[in-house]
Amino acid sequence: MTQNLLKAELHCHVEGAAPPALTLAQAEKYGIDSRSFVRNGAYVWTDFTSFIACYDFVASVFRTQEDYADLAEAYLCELAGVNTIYSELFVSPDHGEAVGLSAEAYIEGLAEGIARAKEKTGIECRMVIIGERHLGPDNVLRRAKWLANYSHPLVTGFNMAGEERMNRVVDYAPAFQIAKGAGYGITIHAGELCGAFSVTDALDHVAPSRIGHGVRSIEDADLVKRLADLGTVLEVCPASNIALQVFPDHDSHPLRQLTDAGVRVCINSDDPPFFHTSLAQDYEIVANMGFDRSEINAMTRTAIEAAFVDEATRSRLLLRLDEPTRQDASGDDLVK
Ligand SMILES: Nc1ncnc2[nH]cnc12
Ligand SMILES: [Zn+2]
Repeated sequence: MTQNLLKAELHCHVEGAAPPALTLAQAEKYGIDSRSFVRNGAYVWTDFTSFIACYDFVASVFRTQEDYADLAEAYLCELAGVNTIYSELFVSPDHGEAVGLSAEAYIEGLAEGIARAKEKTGIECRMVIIGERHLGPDNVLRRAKWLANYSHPLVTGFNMAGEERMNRVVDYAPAFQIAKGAGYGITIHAGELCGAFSVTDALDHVAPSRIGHGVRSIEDADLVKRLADLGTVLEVCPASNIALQVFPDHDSHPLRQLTDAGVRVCINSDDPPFFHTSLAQDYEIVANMGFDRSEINAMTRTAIEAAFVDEATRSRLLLRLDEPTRQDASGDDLVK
């Protein structure tokens, strides 16, 4: 039902988009033993802690600018192949630095891949810098200070991911203040591993325009109303939420309750091969939850409205969403 819809994604971690086959090829190239983390063509993890360990391993087999260029190009071309017109990639220079790649080289490599994908498919992409929460407040602050002194036209936002159960949001507030003061769009992972209080913390201490996941806001009716009143956009990642057991199954996922309460949401894949999903699959999951095409198109529109892009680019992307419906040879709608 959603195959032909235009799509947009605001929440995908670039290393988390590496397919196991690519990780294996990279590991072999560098003589790295991958057997603890890739088995039978799938990533090996059982809970959030082992997921992060596996993620870090995957990141460690991308070692050069060219490796990162190829990774970004491959993922964006895949997205464009399912009618995605806009992507925001979460990128963590800490992972580059862990293998000896400077933050600047890491970004330049990704930017090269983004440029190649745009040239081939027209897909628009921006990068959001991640501070890793489990590396501690000092490290996230260091990353924000680096960002405030850095400038790249494709780097437009700041975010914090990682182990949400470590520390409280207020401990990281100075980092967000710096990134916000430097003009970056702000989003933050909250309400995924921790309950509604973590989203309240985020609103109180960071006041982001978007929240990564945020789905456990459903535990607090006042908070849900606050999100709706503020217009804060939740970057919802349905397959990720089920895989990480935030909710036991799709039926218990609160997406419908959130939208019924007026909360703005968009659809995302987070770390697709880790969760045996893809952006196309997450769109299908949302359709299977009972959302119709116009509701799903509204979520795509919300993504573009909340994207960290300049206004000219946003207007152009919104115009594409508004183009009259085109049809393919079988008479099926091609874009809406
Ligand atoms: N789903 C997720 N939550 C927190 N940190 C992450 N890093 C990569 N994926 C993540
Ligand atoms: Zn995420």
